[in-house]
Amino acid sequence: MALEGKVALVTGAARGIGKALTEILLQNGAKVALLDVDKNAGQEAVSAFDEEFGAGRSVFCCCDVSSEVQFRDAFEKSTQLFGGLDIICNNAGIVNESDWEKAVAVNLNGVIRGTFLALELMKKENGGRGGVIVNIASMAGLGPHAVAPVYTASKHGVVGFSRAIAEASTVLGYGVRINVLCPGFVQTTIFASLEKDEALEKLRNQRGKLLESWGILEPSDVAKIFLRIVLDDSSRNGGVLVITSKGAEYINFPTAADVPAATL
Ligand SMILES: NC(=O)C1=CN([C@@H]2O[C@H](COP(=O)(O)OP(=O)(O)OC[C@H]3O[C@@H](n4cnc5c(N)ncnc54)[C@H](O)[C@@H]3O)[C@@H](O)[C@H]2O)C=CC1
Ligand SMILES: CC/C=C\C[C@H](O)[C@H](O)/C=C/C=C/C=C\C=C\C(=O)C/C=C\CCC(=O)O
Repeated sequence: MALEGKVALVTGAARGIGKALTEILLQNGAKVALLDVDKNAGQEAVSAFDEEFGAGRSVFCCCDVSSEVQFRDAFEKSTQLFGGLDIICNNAGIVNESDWEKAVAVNLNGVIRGTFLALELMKKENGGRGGVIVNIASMAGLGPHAVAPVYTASKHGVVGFSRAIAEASTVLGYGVRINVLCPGFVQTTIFASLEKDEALEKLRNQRGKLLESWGILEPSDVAKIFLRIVLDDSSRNGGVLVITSKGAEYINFPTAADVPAATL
């Protein structure tokens, strides 16, 4: 199996996209630590995975990624249990435009924290064995999503941070590849979270047009692209992929060479 003997850690793994990422990792032979703030859902997910893949292939650690203490503790517990770490997916995320500081704490700070914890363990200069970090942003990490401006900011932060730390990893020889996935709409509970939001009423049409052009994905669609990226060592470090119902492709960003010479 492609990931036989590999150890992975997925945040927000109890449901939705994170659960689908965990499932495809298990299907391909990896051992997976599931981290999630929802204890019941996390324990149910591991029980189901034990049934399907055999006991001992997955473990649940209750953890709020916005807490340094909880994340570090869950990280240490799971990597000690399985012996090291090869793959991490910082997936946990929320939409909360009213408690926007919480949204930033989870969506951006949580991803930064997970990336730094992984690099501490994985990077070659620390005696690590290298590995792959996949951070989950969103199409809202590439352009403004008017119904969710704070969510947009947090996801733009994930893209920018991931691209910068990937460049550092290349220059400093960490031996760690960092990629970003930017899905469009995916049928999960987060997608439903704004349906009842009165703020959306006035912007529903705009959101509807996006839905129309991009379609709506299933979590398993994102998982298939995720697996391809994890397995493809030729994937560009810092590569950012857009995923919609029409397919997936790398986004090309402007470079220093694109900056016009001062003409004003
Ligand atoms: N569903 C969609 O349309 C899209 C989702 N995304 C992103 O994909 C990721 C996963 O989202 P979904 O699976 O759709 O959402 P979901 O709501 O179905 O699952 C998110 C999981 O993260 C967990 N979680 C929430 N806060 C947490 C915290 N502080 N610490 C640890 N776990 C926490 C939840 O308990 C839940 O199990 C998020 O980062 C989201 O922003 C990106 C593009 C589109
Ligand atoms: C290469 C594409 C560049 C930019 C995209 C567009 O220009 C535009 O800016 C749109 C961005 C919109 C993103 C849309 C959906 C994102 C959804 C999620 O990440 C999570 C699901 C729901 C969030 C809120 C909601 O329910 O809409």
